[in-house]
Amino acid sequence: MDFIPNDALTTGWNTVYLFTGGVVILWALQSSVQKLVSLHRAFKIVEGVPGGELVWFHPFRSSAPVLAPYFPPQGRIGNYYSHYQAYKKYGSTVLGSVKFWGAVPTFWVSDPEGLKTISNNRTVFRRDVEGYEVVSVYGPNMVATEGEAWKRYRTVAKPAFNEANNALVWHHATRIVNEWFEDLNKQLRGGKSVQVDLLKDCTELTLLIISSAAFGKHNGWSDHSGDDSGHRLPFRPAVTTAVKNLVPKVLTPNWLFALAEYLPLPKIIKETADSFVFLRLHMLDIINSAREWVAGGHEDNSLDAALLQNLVKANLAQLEQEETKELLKRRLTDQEVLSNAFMFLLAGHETSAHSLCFTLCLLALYPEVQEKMYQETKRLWPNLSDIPNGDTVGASKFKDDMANLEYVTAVFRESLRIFPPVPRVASPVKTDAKLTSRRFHEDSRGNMQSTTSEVNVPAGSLAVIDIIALHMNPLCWGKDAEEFRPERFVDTPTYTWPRDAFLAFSAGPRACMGERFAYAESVCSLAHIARRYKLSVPEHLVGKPFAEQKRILLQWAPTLTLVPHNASVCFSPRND
Ligand code: HEM
Repeated sequence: MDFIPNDALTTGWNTVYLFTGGVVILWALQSSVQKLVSLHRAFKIVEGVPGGELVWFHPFRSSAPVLAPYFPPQGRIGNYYSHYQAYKKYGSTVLGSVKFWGAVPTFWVSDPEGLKTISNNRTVFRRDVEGYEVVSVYGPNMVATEGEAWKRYRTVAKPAFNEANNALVWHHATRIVNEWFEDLNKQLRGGKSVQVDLLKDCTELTLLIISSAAFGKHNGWSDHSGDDSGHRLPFRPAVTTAVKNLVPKVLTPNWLFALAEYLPLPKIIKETADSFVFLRLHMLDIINSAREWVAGGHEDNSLDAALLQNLVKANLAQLEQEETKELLKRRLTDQEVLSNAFMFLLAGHETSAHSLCFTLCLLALYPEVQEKMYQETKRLWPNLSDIPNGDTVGASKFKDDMANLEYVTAVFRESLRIFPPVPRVASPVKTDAKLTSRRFHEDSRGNMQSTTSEVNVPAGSLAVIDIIALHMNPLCWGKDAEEFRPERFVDTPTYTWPRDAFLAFSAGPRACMGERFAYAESVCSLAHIARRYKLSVPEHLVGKPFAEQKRILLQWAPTLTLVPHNASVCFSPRND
């Protein structure tokens, strides 16, 4: 028997539907109005600054690099591949825009003066810590923190980046690059040339260098004996797979990884879960051996693994030890040691590997540059027997050789200018500030004319350090800024290259800690390659027009850093 008549029930439900619908519509209306008001306010703030476009995504968080090949379109503010195009379109070195999510006024900066202000005032222009969640999978670390924690990490690690350690980096680079050559020579087809997958080999090269120089893990090129340590996934594949899958790691919820064992989930989920589990175990093994080593009192007279030693010493500081009072102020927890070690392993090999890939592709495309490099290295090592290998190189050689490799260094810098591994960095603005900007145009004779002005950047907005655009700024680099021309990095009596317009390693207190490390390993490796081999484009590109070869060989996409996509070249040994 019905206690409530059907009609009454229907009317009741209709009322509920109507009420809910009304609430939803009101909520949507209120949100839209709020959004419009906040966007309007944000556009008011950037009013008067050239640009004024709406940017949909945060320019630095994981969604921006993932969508980069498709969105925003070429020429619009925020497009990764447009280099300087948007600045040219609006005739200004600083552009204003509004980020849709959060309605944040966003200032894009490619002005050397404006960028100097940002780099030198890091209490105003902060680090976008959340943007670095990708490197924080094991916890807080130097790249992804601010304030006291950052200072503590930096103080602990810095002494390991002195010139004596860079000499050690040079030594290990010499050893490992020579071992790589032995392997390449075995693969020579008909004794003539071998096609090299650069992304694979350069990643291996720089990973071995940082593992040796910073962590004391001395694996040889073909020696995988230290790799396994009894874990199912060996060290090198664990590192390379984890690095390759950093973005999926951050975008996938942890509970899904936990189910990877039991459910038929896509391969990438399982692969990612495994690589991070095993990488953690390998890192803990390395840290534990260092703990035993340091606790055994071995650390003082050894440069080897200085970075790891410093991290571990700061972790072992005990309250009762009088002499470690200073150390106590910089004490690191177990998690901080692990997370910083992982960050150094990552920051210390991926960037260098990718920049080596781009440099070697450029050399294959520009034989005249290669020839100049060869001549410079031949002056340093006239005969093949003069070229150092891992046994013969002395630490003292680092400074002398580096000083004599001016052109090789210029080639490396020019490659970093065109393909900066870290193309842009976002910086939240804490207090009101002003940035120098330049408006420019080309006069009737084709000369650049510019005037300086100031842009107000209020607290709560976002400043983008647009490194890839700065590097293409014609006001600093000339009209041929898009050309590959290493000579622009060679000082002459009448020309000094514009230091402020080169930010591949950033600048100021938060500049790259491994800059000299990167120069030592890269210049050393490039000099050895140029002295021993002639590089040419891979077989499938032979005979194609130069522009086509260039387009294919130099293709890239942004993820954590710029990743080369088709980097492979042919190596042919030189006999003189
Ligand atoms: C070609 C190679 C490299 C390039 C282009 C490069 C570039 C950069 C850039 C642009 C930053 C600043 C990021 C930001 O402001 O958000 C940075 C930070 C950093 N880099 Fe590098 N890097 C390279 C190699 C290395 C190496 C070899 C190491 C260590 C062995 C290293 C360790 C670091 C660290 C620890 C930071 C954080 C510094 C801080 O926040 O105080 N980098 N790097």
